[in-house]
Amino acid sequence: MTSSVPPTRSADNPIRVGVLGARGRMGAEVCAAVEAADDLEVVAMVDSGDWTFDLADAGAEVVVDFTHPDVVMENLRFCVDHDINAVVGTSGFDAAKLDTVRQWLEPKPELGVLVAPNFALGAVLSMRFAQLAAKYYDTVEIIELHHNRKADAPSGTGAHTAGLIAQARAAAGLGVVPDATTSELDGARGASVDGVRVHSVRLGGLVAHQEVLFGGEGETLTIRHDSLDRKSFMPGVLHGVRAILDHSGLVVGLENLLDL
Ligand SMILES: NC(=O)C1=CN([C@@H]2O[C@H](COP(=O)(O)OP(=O)(O)OC[C@H]3O[C@@H](n4cnc5c(N)ncnc54)[C@H](OP(=O)(O)O)[C@@H]3O)[C@@H](O)[C@H]2O)C=CC1
Ligand SMILES: O=C(O)C1=N[C@H](C(=O)O)C[C@H](O)C1
Repeated sequence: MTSSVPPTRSADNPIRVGVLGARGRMGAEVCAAVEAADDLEVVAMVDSGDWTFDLADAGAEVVVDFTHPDVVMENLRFCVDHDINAVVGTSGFDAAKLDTVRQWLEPKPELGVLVAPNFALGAVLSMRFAQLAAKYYDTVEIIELHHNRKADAPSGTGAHTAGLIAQARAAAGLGVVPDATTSELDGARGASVDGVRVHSVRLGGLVAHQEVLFGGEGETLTIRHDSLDRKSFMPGVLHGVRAILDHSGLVVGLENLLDL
């Protein structure tokens, strides 16, 4: 990804980054990517059981959080209380949690928090494409496929995509997605997220994948994205770290920091 944020900092004065979940699959990758960037430096690596006050003591300007849906709100509260900007990849955000973060940020106009369901450029683009296609098709379903160590289902990306499609359908005056099923085994039709069915596959060997399937008269459209390596998320994470310093308040979705 080419950054639309011109580097404002240099190796002499790098952006000081703290990483939460630093020993996890994503956190370890983030530490390596930040260390490899000339204009960024890791000043704190924090994982479960470590003391979070390291972040404030280390003078972190931006915290990157890839932890767990159950702890991310507590981490964000800490960051806001200590005037640290945040770039959050951890999943599990619903409208209520996002509203809470907005409220925390109200008295802190100088602070920015980015919550991004997916940092991979292709995933961001595929969500945009799905948003564009939504009004043209009566029926739509999402299949998200991930590694079997993932804590949550559906994925944050799947839920976010469903929300974007639902908004586009509503704006176009489309009603509920037609479905004639009258008899089903529990779970057979997936979870309904904002009226869109999301099916979650968990399989060893996978990283992160998603298909959005649209169906109309005599045709289907499938929009598929595959993250084959966690490196796919890194350009987006670094872009978010650089860009959030120039933003205030809550930004939901990397697309809002890109020129899409
Ligand atoms: N937005 C995006 O583009 C992406 C988002 N994700 C999301 O990121 C999150 C993490 O994923 P992944 O790296 O695979 O998960 P991992 O389980 O590999 O890593 C999470 C790490 O966070 C640690 N941790 C737990 N609680 C805390 C805490 N309170 N403070 C600091 N560290 C803590 C865990 O420690 P322990 O194991 O000891 O509990 C673990 O080391 C998930 O929600 C996932 O869905 C993942 C990929 C891309
Ligand atoms: O847990 C993961 O791996 C991922 N989580 C995010 C999600 O829940 O959408 C992003 C990506 O799909 C990988």
